[in-house]
Amino acid sequence: MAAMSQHDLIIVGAGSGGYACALRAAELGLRPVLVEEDLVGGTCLHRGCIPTKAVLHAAEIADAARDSTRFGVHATLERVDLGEVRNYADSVVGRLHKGLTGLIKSRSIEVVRGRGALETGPDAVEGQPTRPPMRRVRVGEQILQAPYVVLATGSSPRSLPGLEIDGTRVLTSDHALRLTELPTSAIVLGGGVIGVEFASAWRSFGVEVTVVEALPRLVPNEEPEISQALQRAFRRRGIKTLIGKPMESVRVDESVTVSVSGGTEVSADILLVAVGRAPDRTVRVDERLQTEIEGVYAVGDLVPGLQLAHRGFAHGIFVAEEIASLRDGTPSPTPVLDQSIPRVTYSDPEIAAVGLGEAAARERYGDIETFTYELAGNGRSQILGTQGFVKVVRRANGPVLGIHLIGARVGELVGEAQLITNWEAYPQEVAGLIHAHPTQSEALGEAHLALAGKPLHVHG
Ligand SMILES: Cc1cc2nc3c(=O)[nH]c(=O)nc-3n(C[C@H](O)[C@H](O)[C@H](O)COP(=O)(O)OP(=O)(O)OC[C@H]3O[C@@H](n4cnc5c(N)ncnc54)[C@H](O)[C@@H]3O)c2cc1C
Ligand SMILES: NC(=O)c1ccc[n+]([C@@H]2O[C@H](COP(=O)([O-])OP(=O)(O)OC[C@H]3O[C@@H](n4cnc5c(N)ncnc54)[C@H](O)[C@@H]3O)[C@@H](O)[C@H]2O)c1
Repeated sequence: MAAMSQHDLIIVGAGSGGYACALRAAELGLRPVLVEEDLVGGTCLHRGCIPTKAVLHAAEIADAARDSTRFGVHATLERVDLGEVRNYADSVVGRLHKGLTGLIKSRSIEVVRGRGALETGPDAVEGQPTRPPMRRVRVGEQILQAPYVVLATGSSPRSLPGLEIDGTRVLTSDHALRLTELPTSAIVLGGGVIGVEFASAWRSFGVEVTVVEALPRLVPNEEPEISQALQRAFRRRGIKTLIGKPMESVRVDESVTVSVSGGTEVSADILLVAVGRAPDRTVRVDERLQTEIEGVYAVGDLVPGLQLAHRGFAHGIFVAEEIASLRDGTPSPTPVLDQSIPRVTYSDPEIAAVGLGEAAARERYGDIETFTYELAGNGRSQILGTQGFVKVVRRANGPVLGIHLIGARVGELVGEAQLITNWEAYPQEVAGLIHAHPTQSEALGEAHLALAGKPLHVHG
């Protein structure tokens, strides 16, 4: 006999989008229930952002040891033990998971363990005098009922036709994070975010890496100059690239051989397939993240667009506030726009961006202006020994529309970059702000000083 349970909203999936929605909903006095078939925290915490960045931090330490003599410090890199790197990453994940579990408990949020399915048949909706009508989610034998449902089931790795992921030689990022021994060589299929982050970490650990990318450049969603700078940096680091070469076939025996268009073949111990992630269903949402079914919302990777944890957080918070406002008549929240969301790729060098790229800005506004400030002129970047630049895109005589960065640690600059673009600051306003010396944030200051017509450390 199915049990009935009454809540204000049922959230299916407790990843970044789902748990953020639950936390905010509870804060607003709603009674959410979270349905999760695995661990709260989802992809980002267990198989994504956190473990990969822990591995990339270990990679940075390996590089620091290897390159130490450049700074007059004679350290030697004896070996990298991937099992121990994994233990370190697991310990970080474990602490954060414990913290999150405690947070969910402290807000008295019920968590139902199991696979949730929204009932969409005719008897799923009970005739109710109020709107929206009650919705039902089945979890095994249990039926949960609430006027609002939030779908937050995320995405999983895509594969390609004819490509069998065996978890041993042909891996997704999930498998790659569970490796305990380093391969001698690896092919990374896909030069997007996951591809370049793994390529970067593995190279730092001494692996021979080849990245195969179908489009004409790495990180094709970034500015073309950023792709070029990354390609140059990868070349210097000994990472091989086959760019503009879609994979044609894969042969697996005692190694993996990938054939790309034009007949080139490359072999390695393992192949990481990083050709994007897809949700397990297609949902269409309006600007307020409501699906075609009244009272049913979707958040996070399930919603077409950027697949980022902080977008999931923002979606989750938005939907909780939206539901509270529909229920209580409180002010409705502002929709989340992908254009306002900062993105960071944690490869070496790092890439960070927010707002419009040059081409998109030109298409939208016609007359635009750009300025690129090289990190060669930035003291802190010179101390770190990094190359790169800050590119600012502004509307002609207007506000800043986008900021794009590459270089060591530039991810930390994206906070200021997003304040500038999201507050639609003018270069002269940013130029009036004093940046501490010597910091990399000065590069942002310098770019805006130049755009405001008063360049400081700029040659020519
Ligand atoms: C290797 C890697 C690195 C990444 N690095 C970053 C990064 O550095 N920064 C960043 O911003 N983003 C990063 N991402 C992306 C980020 O992980 C996702 O954007 C984010 O996790 C999406 O959150 P979500 O809530 O939509 O889905 P998820 O986090 O995938 O959560 C969905 C949850 O739903 C559960 N679920 C699914 N179906 C059901 C069901 N029917 N019933 C019950 N439960 C269900 C799943 O078990 C899962 O826990 C990375 C992703 C990967 C793979
Ligand atoms: N730092 C971060 O924020 C971070 C880190 C990792 C993942 N993520 C998110 O996870 C999502 C998935 O990442 P991803 O790197 O798998 O996807 P992606 O879309 O970023 O990159 C996939 C790449 O694979 C290429 N590709 C597709 N088919 C190919 C083929 N047949 N042969 C060769 N190349 C091919 C594409 O052109 C593309 O460049 C991204 O949307 C990203 O936002 C974010």
